[in-house]
Amino acid sequence: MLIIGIAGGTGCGKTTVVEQIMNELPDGEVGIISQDSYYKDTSNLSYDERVQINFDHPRSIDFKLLRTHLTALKNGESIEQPVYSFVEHNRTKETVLTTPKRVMIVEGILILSKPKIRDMFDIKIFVHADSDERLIRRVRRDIAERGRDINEVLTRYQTTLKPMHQQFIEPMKEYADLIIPNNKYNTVAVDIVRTIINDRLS
Ligand SMILES: Nc1ncnc2c1ncn2[C@@H]1O[C@H](COP(=O)(O)OP(=O)(O)O)[C@@H](O)[C@H]1O
Ligand SMILES: Nc1ccn([C@@H]2O[C@H](COP(=O)(O)O)[C@@H](O)[C@H]2O)c(=O)n1
Repeated sequence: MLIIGIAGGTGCGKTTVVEQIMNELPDGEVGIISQDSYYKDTSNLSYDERVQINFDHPRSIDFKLLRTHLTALKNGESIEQPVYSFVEHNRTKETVLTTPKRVMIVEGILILSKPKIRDMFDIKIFVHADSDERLIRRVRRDIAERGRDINEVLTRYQTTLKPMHQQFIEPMKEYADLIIPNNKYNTVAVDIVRTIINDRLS
């Protein structure tokens, strides 16, 4: 199994890059794990308490479960990937059966921040977009898709997102094998990653 880790700050375009890589790849050969699925279960908290969580700090992620799941997939076992609701700020009761594939892509803001997870990746990619570009995209996406208003997005950006990005995400570039500049859509970089995957699949 080839495991590719794709990190980068919120709004840099990780999900979009993964979707672009998957286009034109044979169906069923590549699996995706999203770090967002592994936000800790916080059902013990009220909605108002969950809103206060710092979702950009590594402690908000259940890395132990993520590691257990990646190990199981590597061993050829299927896993039940949790499903996260950004609207509820919590895991849902559903899970998605995820079967091991010859290539697995793991994407998320903090996936390079834990050495034990990082060391599981054969290829480490960091997607870069400037912070103003990421903020603009985040505002648009969170209002359109995640039930946020402008004030909520900007307050979170100032209080937690920006400082956590500087502390835990940006320094992870050092560990990347490949940095994809993504201020504009980068079809060349996407083609290169797809070629690496196709090479493994052939
Ligand atoms: N290169 C790009 N140029 C302009 N908009 C982009 C680009 N990549 C992604 N987007 C848009 O920005 C938003 C955030 O992208 P997304 O892939 O969800 O980022 P991430 O997964 O890194 O948070 C989405 O609405 C997406 O359509
Ligand atoms: N309930 C939540 C949980 C997380 N976030 C934000 O999501 C960002 C990570 O996801 P990306 O798809 O943008 O990489 C992260 O910056 C969290 O602040 C949230 O808004 N609400």
